[in-house]
Amino acid sequence: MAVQISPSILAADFARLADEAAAVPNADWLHVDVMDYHFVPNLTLGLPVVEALRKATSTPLDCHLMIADPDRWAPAYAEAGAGSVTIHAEAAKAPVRTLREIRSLGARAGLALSPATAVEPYEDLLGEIDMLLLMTVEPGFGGQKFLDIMLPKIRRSRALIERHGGRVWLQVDGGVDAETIGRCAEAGADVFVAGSAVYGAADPAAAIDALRATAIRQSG
Ligand SMILES: O=C(CO)[C@H](O)[C@H](O)COP(=O)(O)O
Ligand SMILES: [Co+2]
Repeated sequence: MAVQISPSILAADFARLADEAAAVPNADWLHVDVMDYHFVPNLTLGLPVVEALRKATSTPLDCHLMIADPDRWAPAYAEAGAGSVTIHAEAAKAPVRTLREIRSLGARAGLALSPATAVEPYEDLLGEIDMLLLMTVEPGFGGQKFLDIMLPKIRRSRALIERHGGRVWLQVDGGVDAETIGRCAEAGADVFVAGSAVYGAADPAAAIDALRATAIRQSG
């Protein structure tokens, strides 16, 4: 398992996104939280900003769509140049079709599960995805406290992924910081989203190095 860090620009200065992307040259991805005021009670950014960011940075974009109609909109994010497009299982009406469309457009396809959504019903979809995203807070806002009750789900997801060949990345998102990342890594996560822990730090790049070192130390 290769550890990857995906800083969330939700915690960055939206007026200076190009500079904020440049501040994390050691990031594997830039996590872009798209919220539409319907799937979650918050509104962030959409396609025009993703298109602009794509031109402003060479770091691949990891788009996390917290929107009510991902079947309609997800392909456009792949077309806009996102390296990875993740849809929520709770929102998608035709997830298999949408995941296949994302892949056919050249992006990695991700499936996200909110805290109360069990992973087991999605076992048969593992062959359709490149990444499983487990929310470790309720989706909608940055800066929330990590939900420890998600650790068993991270372990169960890792076991399912290994049973299916170990190809799918396991991402955790929400409240991941210097204190919680080790437990997530030990439980089997390999891609770590961190918003406040990176952009709230005096030196975001140094924060990424420290998170990565802890995750590597704790990985099984
Ligand atoms: O998807 C998200 C919220 O819905 C964000 O990616 C997540 O909350 C990151 O922020 P932080 O690390 O501050 O919790
Ligand atoms: Co996110």
